[in-house]
Amino acid sequence: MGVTLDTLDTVVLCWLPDVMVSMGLFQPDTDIFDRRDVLREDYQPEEIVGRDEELQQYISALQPVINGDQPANIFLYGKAGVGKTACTRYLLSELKTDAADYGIDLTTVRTNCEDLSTSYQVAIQLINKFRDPSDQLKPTGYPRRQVNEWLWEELDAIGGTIIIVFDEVDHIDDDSILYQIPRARANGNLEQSKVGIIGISNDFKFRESLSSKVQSSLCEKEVQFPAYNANELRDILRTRADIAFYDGVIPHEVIAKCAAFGAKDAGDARQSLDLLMEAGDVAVEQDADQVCEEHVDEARALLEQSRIIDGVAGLTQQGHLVLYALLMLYEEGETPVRARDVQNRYEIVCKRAATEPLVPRRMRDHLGELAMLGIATRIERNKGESGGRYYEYSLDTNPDLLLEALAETVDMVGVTDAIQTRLDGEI
Ligand SMILES: Nc1ncnc2c1ncn2[C@@H]1O[C@H](COP(=O)(O)OP(=O)(O)OP(=O)(O)O)[C@@H](O)[C@H]1O
Repeated sequence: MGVTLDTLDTVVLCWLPDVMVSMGLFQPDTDIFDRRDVLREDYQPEEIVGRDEELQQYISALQPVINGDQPANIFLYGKAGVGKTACTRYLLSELKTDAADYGIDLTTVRTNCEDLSTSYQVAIQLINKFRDPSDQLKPTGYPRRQVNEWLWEELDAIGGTIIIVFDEVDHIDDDSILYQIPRARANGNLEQSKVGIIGISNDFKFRESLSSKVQSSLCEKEVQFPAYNANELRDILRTRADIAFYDGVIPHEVIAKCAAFGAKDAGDARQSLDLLMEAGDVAVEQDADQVCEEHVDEARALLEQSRIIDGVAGLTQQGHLVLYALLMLYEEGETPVRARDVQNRYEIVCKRAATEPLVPRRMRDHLGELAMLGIATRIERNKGESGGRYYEYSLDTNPDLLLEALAETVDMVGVTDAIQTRLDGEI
C-alpha cells in the first residue's frame, strides 16, 4: 500500500504531543527578546553612541558635498568592530537627506572588496552594480582600457555627485583604481559627475603600503577610529539592548559584564553585541525571566567554543597535526616550547598518522597560523648577542576544547589512537 499525503499527516500528528497539536508546531518562545535582530551585525543603529569626535571629523570631510563641490576622498581606519561601517552608513544616509534638501543630486554606492584583489575586478563589479541585470559583464575577458571606458560611461550617465565606498579596501593588491577614480574628472574622463571615494580598512599597515600616488588621493582626509573603552561599549550595548529586549530583562550588571569583556579583549563592539545576544539565547533556552551574569559566562564559553571549533575546522590536515603535537607537549608541561622541539613531536605524530612531515620552515608557518588564530601563543625570546632571537610557543586555549575540536576532525587527521591515548590519560 502506498503512503498518501493524508496517511503521512496522520503519522506525523500521531507523533506530536497533544498539547502541540492544539497549539501548532512552532510558537514564539521568548519573553526575553522583543526584537532580537537589533543585535545582529546588519542592523543599522539609528543612534551612533560614543563616536562624537570621529563623526565630527567625518562630517567635515564630507562637507564639500553639501557645498556642491567635488567630494574629498576619505580614508577610515581602525580595528574590527569599532564603528567604521556603522558611522559611514549613518552619515551617508543623513547626507543624502540633507543633500536632497539643498537640491544636490547625490548617489552613494558601497562595494566590499573582500573577494576582489585587482582594480580590474573592482571596476567590473562597479559597472555591474550600475548596469541592468540583462547587461552584466563577465568577470574576465575584456581589455583593461575598455573596462575603464565603460566605468567612466556608467559614472557619467549617473551625473551629480557620487560617493563610492570601498569597504575592506586593503584587499585590493593593485591599487590603480584608487587614484584613477578620484582623478577621472581632472583627466577629462568624466564631465557630468563628481566622484569621491571612501576607503575603509582595519589593516594598519595598509596605508604605508600604498603608492605615494594613491596615498595622496585616497588619504586626502583621514579619520582614525580607536578601540572602544568599557564605558563607550556600555552605552552602545544599553542603547541596543533597550530595543532588542523586553523591559526589565537586562540588568545593569549584565551590560557592564559584556562591555568589560569587549573592552578587555579588543574594544570591539561587535564582539560585545554577540556576547549579549548569546547570553539572551542562553536565558531563553533556560526559560529564565531575566538575563543574568551566569548566562553571560555560559555565553562566553559557548562563543569561545565555536571560535575554536571554527578555527580548527579551517586548518589543513598538517595544521591539525602541528596543533596536536603542541597540545601533547602542553599536556606534558613542556610548553613554552621552541619550534624545533615541536618539530620532533610533530614528526612522531605524522608517523602515527602515516603522513609525510613537512620541513621545519613549513611546520613553523603552521605554528604562526595557530598564533594568528589565537589558539597558540608566540613569545619572542632573545638570547643576547650570542644566541640571537627565537620564538617559543604555547597554548592559549582550553586544551579540552581543543581536543574536542580535534576529535571532530580526527578521522581526517588519522591519529585516532593518539587522541584516545590522551583521553585515557596515558600520554
Ligand atoms: N558607536 C556605535 N554606536 C552604535 N553601534 C555601534 C557603534 N559602533 C559599532 N556599533 C555596532 O557594532 C557592530 C560592529 O560595528 P561596525 O561594523 O561599524 O565595525 P567596523 O569598524 O566597520 O568593523 P570591520 O572593520 O570589522 O568591518 C555593528 O553592529 C554596529 O552597528
